[in-house]
Amino acid sequence: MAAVVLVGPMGAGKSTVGALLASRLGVALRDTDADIAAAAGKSVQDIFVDEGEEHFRTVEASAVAAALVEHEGVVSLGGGAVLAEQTRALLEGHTVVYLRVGVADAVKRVGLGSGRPLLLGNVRGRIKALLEERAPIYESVATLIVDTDDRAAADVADEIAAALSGQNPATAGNRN
Ligand SMILES: Nc1ncnc2c1ncn2[C@@H]1O[C@H](COP(=O)(O)OP(=O)(O)O)[C@@H](O)[C@H]1O
Ligand SMILES: O=C(O)C1=C[C@@H](OP(=O)(O)O)[C@@H](O)[C@H](O)C1
Ligand SMILES: [Mg+2]
Repeated sequence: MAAVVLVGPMGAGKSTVGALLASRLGVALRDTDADIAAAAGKSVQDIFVDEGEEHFRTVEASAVAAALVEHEGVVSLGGGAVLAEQTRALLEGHTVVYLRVGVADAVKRVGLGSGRPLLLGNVRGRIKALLEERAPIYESVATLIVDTDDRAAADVADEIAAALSGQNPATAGNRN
């Protein structure tokens, strides 16, 4: 079972902070977007273009279910994974960290939005709408909320590692 799961919108830093946190905890990172791309033999963006979002969401729900059960380390989800009711149910009982980000920082971090098909055409407008729509969902699955605005990814990873070590010293890592 996953030790910790990172959720939040595009540009929150789930993939980046996930890698840093995994190394602090001495475990591996599993990023479900990477799993999906590896299994399909093409990028997430190409899956959206070739098969459509609905197909991506179906594949994503399976990839998340597998990762949550199989992986003992850090699992970083894609920003829309929590839209699936099955995934929200599976997250119950996990340590779920919501990486919160405001519009300005998210926009800066995703740049032109390349590789993120839902942002194409109007990065700022799409991010603003997605943050508003999804914030209550992220809050509902989170056991810990960490603000990432104006903070380096390493600082965010440190905060999570510290919170986890307070919560469960047996599994919280190997920093010294
Ligand atoms: N706290 C942070 N401060 C500045 N840049 C960040 C931070 N976290 C991530 N980034 C950068 O933002 C971009 C998106 O990060 P990523 O980890 O892919 O986010 P997500 O997986 O949540 O969409 C990357 O270029 C990454 O280096
Ligand atoms: O928010 C979303 O719906 C998506 C987020 C992306 O992952 P990141 O949040 O890691 O960028 C990726 O799964 C896909 O482009 C859809
Ligand atoms: Mg990511």
